[in-house]
Amino acid sequence: MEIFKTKAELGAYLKPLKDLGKKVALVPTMGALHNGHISLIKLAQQNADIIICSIFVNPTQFTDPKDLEKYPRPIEHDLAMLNEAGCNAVFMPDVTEMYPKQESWHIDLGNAEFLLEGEFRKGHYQGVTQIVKKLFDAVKPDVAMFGQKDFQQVLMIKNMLAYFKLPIKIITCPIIREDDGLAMSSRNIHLSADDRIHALVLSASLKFVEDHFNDYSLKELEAKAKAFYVGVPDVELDYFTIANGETLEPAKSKDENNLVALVAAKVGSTRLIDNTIIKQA
Ligand SMILES: Nc1ncnc2c1ncn2[C@@H]1O[C@H](COP(=O)(O)OP(=O)(O)OP(=O)(O)O)[C@@H](O)[C@H]1O
Ligand SMILES: CC(C)(CO)[C@@H](O)C(=O)[O-]
Ligand code: BAL
Repeated sequence: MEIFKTKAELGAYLKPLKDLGKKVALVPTMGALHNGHISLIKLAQQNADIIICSIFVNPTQFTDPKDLEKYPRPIEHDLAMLNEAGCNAVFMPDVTEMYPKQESWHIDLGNAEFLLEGEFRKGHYQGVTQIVKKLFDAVKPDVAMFGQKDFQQVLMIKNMLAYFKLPIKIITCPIIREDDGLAMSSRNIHLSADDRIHALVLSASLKFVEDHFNDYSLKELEAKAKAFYVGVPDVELDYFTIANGETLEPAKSKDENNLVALVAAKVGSTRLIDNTIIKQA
């Protein structure tokens, strides 16, 4: 497995492969890899010839400096996992490689930018699209893999692609969960033993909505899902919503073609997100 720290080295590696007509997939990550990330690599292998995984903890998407500071960075472990998974190359630039000078970034991502995660992490999706555009420019992939766990992120990246008219295919990969239902996430490492148990309320409340979608009205479903959180120690619900999967506005009717239930909650000091697609057109 090749490891590159600069865009120039990465470009030099990719050029002859592209000249040979090889299809390139990019799997962008912030490292601290788990089996959710590896599932993205595996799906990439089914959709391309050469798999590039980027590992970069992007400062511009963090709205809480403490979150950035304590973001896990187990690089040796990450490289071993990627090597084992058969990833072809890792791009792990320093901050100065991606942000050599002070720059501003603001693009129109549509109204959904300001909802849900955008409301709780103001400016987050400007930072995400800023770095993903830089990664796309460096790799110029044919396809890029993103996890459904970050449902809103996938929408924002698709909006960014439309904004710049970039011909990159986005593949959304299903959420990989622990055996007890908790969505895998790099931040799970921060959960204490008690937090780890309390965190199950996220997947349990989503499963309730999935299982009982036909039994209740939208209002009742949301109320019953929110009731799961009452009395769970050290869990603070930011939002639980059944939303339109395109606009992310609260769903108006169960007959809408795209429906997704999304949740974010703080468990101890760790903020987690999860979702389940109820219906997709
Ligand atoms: N459980 C999962 N299943 C599938 N894909 C996932 C999962 N967790 C993360 N991903 C995807 O992996 C990519 C890289 O995500 P990232 O490195 O931020 O990991 P993460 O586990 O989501 O970490 P964080 O704790 O920062 O949310 C994203 O596209 C993300 O949606
Ligand atoms: C897409 C991404 C790698 C951009 O930093 C990040 O937001 C993530 O890991 O989901
Ligand atoms: N997994 C999305 C990246 C973030 O939480 O900043």
